[in-house]
Amino acid sequence: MSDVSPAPALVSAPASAPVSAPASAPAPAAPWPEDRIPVDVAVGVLVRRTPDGQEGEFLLTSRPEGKVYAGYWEYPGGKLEQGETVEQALRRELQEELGITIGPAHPWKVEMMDYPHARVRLHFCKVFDWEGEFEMREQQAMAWQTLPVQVQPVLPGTIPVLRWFAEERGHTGPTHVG
Ligand SMILES: Nc1nc2c([nH]c(=O)n2[C@H]2C[C@H](O)[C@@H](COP(=O)(O)OP(=O)(O)OP(=O)(O)O)O2)c(=O)[nH]1
Repeated sequence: MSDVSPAPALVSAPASAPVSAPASAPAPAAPWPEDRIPVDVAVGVLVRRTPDGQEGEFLLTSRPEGKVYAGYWEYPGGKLEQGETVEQALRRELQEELGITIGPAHPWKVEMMDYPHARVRLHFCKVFDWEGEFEMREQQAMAWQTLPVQVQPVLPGTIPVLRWFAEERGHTGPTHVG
């Protein structure tokens, strides 16, 4: 029996790499098990401007019943569908979940999170402009917050965002209660 122990994970290869493996060769080992392949998620950080033009409150929503981490507070958004850009996915998700039409999405940070249920690559975008009345179309709750965040519990993937806000705003002390 041949030795089929996996080669070191090949994450990327130069575009010019020769393709010389015979058709019968086993498929190369995936860099991660199937359930660890990152899922891209578009996340909207809606920020209200203060009267003097500074960044003020930001919107958190609770995860609906029936989803993993139901009841945890997060930023609205969801998984990219086939062929979508982050901005397209964000526009669709916020329309579907909140009934609003967003203006430009400003890419802010990208963060990987490993959950027991999935590995996700979170594309956080700040959004300052939107149109429409907020409707909680998935029976979620919404809360405009500032630091320290008062709603709880917050999703693990939300905590780095609060730290980034703290750095930007010179906030010291806890970023959230609980
Ligand atoms: N929407 C959102 N998801 C987040 C945040 N932080 C974080 O770790 N996540 C994770 C939780 C989930 O594993 C994943 C998003 O998946 P989801 O189930 O909410 O996406 P979806 O709305 O497309 O769901 P579905 O259609 O598949 O039910 O990203 C966040 O701030 N917002």
